[in-house]
Amino acid sequence: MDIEDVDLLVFGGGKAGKTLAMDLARAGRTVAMVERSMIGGTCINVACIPTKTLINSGRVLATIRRAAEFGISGAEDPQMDLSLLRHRKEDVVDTMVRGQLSSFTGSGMDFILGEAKFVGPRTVEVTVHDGGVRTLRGTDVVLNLGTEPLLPSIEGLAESKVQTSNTLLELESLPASIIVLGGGYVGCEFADLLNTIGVRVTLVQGGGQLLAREDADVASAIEQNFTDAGITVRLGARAHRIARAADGTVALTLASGETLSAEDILVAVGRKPMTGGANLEGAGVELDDRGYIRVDDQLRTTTDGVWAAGDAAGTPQFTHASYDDYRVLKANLAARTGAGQPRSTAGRLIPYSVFTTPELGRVGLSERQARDAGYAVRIAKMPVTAVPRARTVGHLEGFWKAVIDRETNQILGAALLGTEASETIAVVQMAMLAGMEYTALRDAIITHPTMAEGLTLLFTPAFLED
Ligand SMILES: Cc1cc2nc3c(=O)[nH]c(=O)nc-3n(C[C@H](O)[C@H](O)[C@H](O)COP(=O)(O)OP(=O)(O)OC[C@H]3O[C@@H](n4cnc5c(N)ncnc54)[C@H](O)[C@@H]3O)c2cc1C
Ligand SMILES: NC(=O)c1ccc[n+]([C@@H]2O[C@H](COP(=O)([O-])OP(=O)(O)OC[C@H]3O[C@@H](n4cnc5c(N)ncnc54)[C@H](O)[C@@H]3O)[C@@H](O)[C@H]2O)c1
Repeated sequence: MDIEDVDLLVFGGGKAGKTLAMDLARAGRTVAMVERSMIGGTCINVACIPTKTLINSGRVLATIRRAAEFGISGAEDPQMDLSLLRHRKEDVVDTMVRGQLSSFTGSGMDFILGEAKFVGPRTVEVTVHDGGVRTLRGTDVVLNLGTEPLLPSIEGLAESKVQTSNTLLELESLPASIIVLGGGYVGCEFADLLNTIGVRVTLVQGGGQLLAREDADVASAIEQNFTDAGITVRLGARAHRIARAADGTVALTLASGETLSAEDILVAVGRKPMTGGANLEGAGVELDDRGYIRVDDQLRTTTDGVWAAGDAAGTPQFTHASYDDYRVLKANLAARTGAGQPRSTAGRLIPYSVFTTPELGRVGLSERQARDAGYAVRIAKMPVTAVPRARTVGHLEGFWKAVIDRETNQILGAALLGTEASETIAVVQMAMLAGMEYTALRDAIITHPTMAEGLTLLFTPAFLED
């Protein structure tokens, strides 16, 4: 077999891998990247970008429904047109995919669409979609394989043609009603979107609260918002059996014996790494007990010269976290040749946002996590109604909460539930990165009337406990 040698072989074209591949190719190194199907990876094709595009349309619809409240007449009966909606989503995705493809080829890398698997040390065999088989060996190999929807072993699920976050993006018509199984990020965002565009939603969550990682007050405020918006939320409800009747109706039987029914069901109970078929074991790349690629804090796998990044390497499942893996990999590849210092993934501050109505912006520790870690904390908590901007835009739902270390006055974390929280949380994050005391945000002069301006209020005695 003819082996093609390259400096860097990227196996799976996710966020970290594709960014590294373009960088090194532009710097004149020989780089090949093998991608099975999604040019640009999960985020662009089936995750962040299409879902946030759809969510934005939902928000536009919700705003138009409130037109009269905003002083606008003539918009009395807005309707969501699913085919136009899908068209817009496809347009956004296709434009980004085309942009990615031209960046890949423009960088000088060898971008190969095909299915890869290890056949030897740092060596993969690629079944190229256009025909033929190529064998490539990298001086370094980066695995960036991503995750896919997890379909748990619930009785009847496999035969019931359930929806996942992937298939839901392709719906040709909207069901009148849907059961959303799983109250995590995917479940909450889709439940909110589907409800907004006119589907009757029952959100079934196995745990005792939505968004298990969040403080109970945050989770129950989101639950209340959902309930107020017309979503039926069922907590502590574990799925036992799924059956689809001849007329297409889905019946979900809970562990309690109760049966819920709807026209369709979305299963959103987590994701699993796309490591199947890659023959990682054959290359000595170990998996952990959850099936994720075992890496150290420099993203080295258990095999010399093979690195891993992103979701499948156990990195928190966010695109920006995978992007930071790229920085870690780049630093560590360079450090081996004496250029710069190695970098670690330990202690990273990774914010995230849940794009519900309203949004949840999160950074750092929750109150529960801070107390469990032994911090003496002060809590600042303020309703969004206190922020002038919330009044001008007519989005008054939610509250902001920050956790402060009593000893250092530094911010340990924040949960901003309210309009534009995904933007405002970055301000808190910057203060945390700079190691600023909370008083610096309180005393800053921030543009009026913005949501960020609310940070000058949050830390005043009116909202900060003694
Ligand atoms: C519905 C949804 C919404 C989300 N929204 C957000 C959000 O708003 N913000 C956010 O930060 N994160 C969001 N995420 C999470 C985010 O999408 C992921 O964390 C991110 O895409 C992970 O990227 P990655 O680098 O791990 O690799 P991926 O982008 O998953 O890329 C891995 C690639 O490897 C390829 N591959 C796998 N096996 C092989 C093989 N054998 N041969 C060749 N190629 C292979 C796959 O085709 C894939 O393209 C969302 C996720 C979902 C499901
Ligand atoms: N806005 C964002 O950044 C965003 C959006 C979507 C997804 N994501 C990423 O995707 C990942 C996956 O999200 P997800 O929502 O699929 O998983 P998740 O792990 O966040 O949530 C799954 C939920 O399903 C529940 N569950 C599990 N089994 C169940 C059962 N049998 N019956 C009822 N409920 C059950 C769990 O209690 C859990 O709350 C997240 O970790 C996140 O990092 C991020």
